[in-house]
Amino acid sequence: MPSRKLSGKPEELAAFIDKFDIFLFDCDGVLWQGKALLPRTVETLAHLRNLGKHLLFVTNNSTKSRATYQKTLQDFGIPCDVNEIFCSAYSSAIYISRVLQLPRDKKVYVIGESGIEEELAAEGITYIGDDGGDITPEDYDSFGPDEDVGVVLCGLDRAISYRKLARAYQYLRNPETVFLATNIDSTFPTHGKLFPGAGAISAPLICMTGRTPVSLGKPSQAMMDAIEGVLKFDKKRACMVGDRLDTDIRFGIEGGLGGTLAVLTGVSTEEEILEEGAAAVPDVYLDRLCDILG
Ligand SMILES: O=C(O)[C@H](O)[C@H](O)COP(=O)(O)O
Ligand SMILES: [Mg+2]
Repeated sequence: MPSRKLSGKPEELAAFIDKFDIFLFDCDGVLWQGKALLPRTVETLAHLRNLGKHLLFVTNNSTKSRATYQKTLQDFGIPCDVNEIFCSAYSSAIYISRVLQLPRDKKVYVIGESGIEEELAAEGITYIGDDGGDITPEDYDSFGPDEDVGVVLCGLDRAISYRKLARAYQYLRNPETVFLATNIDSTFPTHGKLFPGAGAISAPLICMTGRTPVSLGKPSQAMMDAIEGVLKFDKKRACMVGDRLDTDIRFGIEGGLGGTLAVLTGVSTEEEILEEGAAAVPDVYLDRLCDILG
């Protein structure tokens, strides 16, 4: 069934909204781009809350923790509870502690930012990183496999370096060391353009090792497991709202949600939504989230 653009008719928009009790919102490219809110985001979310709808924020961006996202949302004028927020740093920490059950004497080598470190710490997981400085002659001698490193976890790292990758590669030469990615989005939408995404950070490690990481962000249902570990909801009365077909919309479809809504303010384009063989086909789409206000 091809996707269709929701019309601006108030009755059609109201009928669409009435089909759901809960909306799962992707963040980058839906609510904001970088530090800039997209038009009427606050008004749109307030409108849905006033209609009694529950809102969840479900982001693949691992640079911030849930707590930091809560402050970000509140600073944007979007009141929320931390238990309404799910990020790939959180789904990764939950996976490592409760699914993988990494022994407490093992540690995680992190390529990424503070969001990952904070969520690992919250789950009591020991981690190490790398300051990202220039690789030194001593490094060439000292870097090597380390049996205490049970996991290499890679996410968006805007200070990536040769040294960080070199260290991760040495750890991953041990086949016992688990290779995880918070998410593998190829690009990151910000400032109206696309920049390297988390997938571009883990790609060199895939190239070097020939290993593919288990990704814990959308479309992986590890993110849905993390959500359902916090709250149960009627999936058939839930709608996923996203800007990326291969993450958000696929996540909603494969998660068995009642509906999917794509918006064109992030990564995916109208052409990609309508083309044969689209990565995933949203039920409906809009130019901007706020167009749901009519
Ligand atoms: O590269 C990334 O990590 C992603 O582009 C980014 O974080 C996506 O975040 P989301 O759209 O899921 O909020
Ligand atoms: Mg997005």
